[in-house]
Formats: sequence, structure tokens, C-alpha cells
Amino acid sequence: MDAPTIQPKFLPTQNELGVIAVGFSGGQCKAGVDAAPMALIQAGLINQLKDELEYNIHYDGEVHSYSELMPKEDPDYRNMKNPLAVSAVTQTLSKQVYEHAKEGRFVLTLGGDHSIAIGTVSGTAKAIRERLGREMAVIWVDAHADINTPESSESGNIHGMPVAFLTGLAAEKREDIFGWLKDDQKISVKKLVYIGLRDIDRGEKKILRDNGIKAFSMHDIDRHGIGKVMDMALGWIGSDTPIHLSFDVDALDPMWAPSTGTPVRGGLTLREGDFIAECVHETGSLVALDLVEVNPSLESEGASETIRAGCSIIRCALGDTLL
Ligand SMILES: NC(=[NH2+])NCCC[C@H](N)C(=O)O
Ligand SMILES: [Mn+2]
Ligand SMILES: [Mn+2]
Repeated sequence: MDAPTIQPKFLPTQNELGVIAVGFSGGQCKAGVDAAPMALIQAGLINQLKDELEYNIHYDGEVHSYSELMPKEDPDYRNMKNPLAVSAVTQTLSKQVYEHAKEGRFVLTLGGDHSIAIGTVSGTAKAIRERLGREMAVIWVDAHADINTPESSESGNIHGMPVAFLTGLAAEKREDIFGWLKDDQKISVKKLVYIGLRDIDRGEKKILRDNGIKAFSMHDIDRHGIGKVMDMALGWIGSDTPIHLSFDVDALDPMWAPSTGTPVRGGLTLREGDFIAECVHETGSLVALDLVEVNPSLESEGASETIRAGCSIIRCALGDTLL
């Protein structure tokens, strides 16, 4: 296989890749999502990226569980569950991502539940601002919008809230509960695009509408086809903007990715998921990728399929091609 042929627009080199494995599940209530990074790595992911896609990998060889950061007690706060733990983990992760991104590396983060995006997106956003003086865009591929505020959330699970904190729609003064998130780590609602939505809470619908947030639901994909939807999504972002892709595996239909905490029927096919990743790669604007919410302990028969689907999406986003 040849090395990737797309020239990255916003990275100084073509193939330097920082990898961070985040074994964290505190943004939701089901155990097991913390085992995903190891499962993805054991499926051969890192070797594929190194040998087949010829990336120069910067990986500390660890699955971070951040046990040293876990508070003794972590009572609910403003309806959020595990607020201190999620805040501390994402603050540390934000620095880890920033350290890679400021060197001009592409950053791949293996989750973990989707609350970790508070760390990944904030880390890239800050590094891109400093390095390029630009605001970056986020493409959020998910069955869910994850844009609840603590008050609008019905579950209190922070994995349903990361986008609200990252855009400043939710904020908290307490430094130990996301108060550490500063403006240079946030993104604009104008630079956010969703793909694959199909299970949005009532409060979230209002937030999306009131803020004019660009979203392509499964309905839009049915109507226009995934090709046209990708043209529209990337057209909205424009060709001169660095992109962070945050991919929740539950965007895929449970037929392809059953082992996830909040599966929703009527989702993307495996090929549609890969196609999204391929199209984002082709822009040359991708600077970071998260792959989250694989939970190998749910649906034991479906675990290996879900892991394979996750690996496939990552390879496609990093330049694997069919021919
Ligand atoms: N990252 C996810 N899988 N999020 C699911 C969120 C579900 C629901 N909207 C909530 O707020 O709890
Ligand atoms: Mn989801
Ligand atoms: Mn999500």
C-alpha cells in the first residue's frame, strides 16, 4: 500500500501521528467503554497505521485511566454525574492533545465515552489557534447531539453535554468543574456540523434551532444520499478551515456497531461511516480524530464487529483508500 497521497493543509508534515488511549467511562453509567482503546489496539490498529499507512507514531504505550485524578467523593452538581472526575480527566487530556497538536502532529484519541471530547476538542482548538491563528471546525458524527446543558439533560450523564461546554452554551465558574475551559479552547457554534443525528432530546432540539447549528440527520441522508450530504457539510465549513472529527461509533446502525452504550436503530451503514471519514480525509484539512463509545463488554457477540468498524473508520480518516 502506498503512503497517503493527500497533502495535509494545516500540518507541517504529512505523517506524524500522536495517539492517546483514554480508558475512561465516567461520562455515562455503563462499565466497559474504558476497555475500548485496548481492544482497538489489540485488533492491530496501531500496527496498521504504522505499517500500512506509514505514519510515524507518537504513542506512550499506555491506556490512561487517570486513576490518580479520581476524587474520593464526587456528588452530583447542577444535575451532572461525576462532575469532578470528568472535569479532571478532560482537563488533563486537553493538555495531552495540545502537546501533540502544537508540534503539528495529527492527533488520534481512542475513547472512552464521548465526554472525553471536552478534552480533545479543547486541546486541538487551542493549539490550532496558536499555531495558525485560526478557528477550527468540528464535525460531530453521532446518533446524538451531545449538546445538553446540565439543566436540559434528562440523564445527567456528561457524555450528553460535551458540545454545550465546548461552544460555551454551558459554562460553570468552578475551576474544578469545567471552569478551566477558557475561550481559546472553545469553538464557535457556526463552525460545528453534525452528521447522522436521530435521537435528540427536546431541550437539545431547541438549542440546535435557537443557535442555527448545521445538522444533517438520518432524514437528510435518506433524502440526499451521503455523497451530497458530505458536499454540503464540507461546503458549510469551507476549504480553508482545520477540521476536528469526533466520531461516536453509535452513529453507525446497531447492525454494524451493536456494542455501544446508547445504540439507536436506523443509523449509518458501515460504508456510509467509512465514506464520511474518507471525505474528511480528502479535504486535507483534518487535524484530529476521536473514536468513542465502543463498549466491548456490551453485546459480547457484536463486540468484535464493533471494534472492527471502529478500526475501519480510523483507517479511512487517516487516508486508507479502497484502490
Ligand atoms: N455520547 C453519547 N452516546 N451520548 C448519548 C446521550 C444521550 C442523551 N441525549 C443524554 O443526554 O443522556
Ligand atoms: Mn451517541
Ligand atoms: Mn456522542
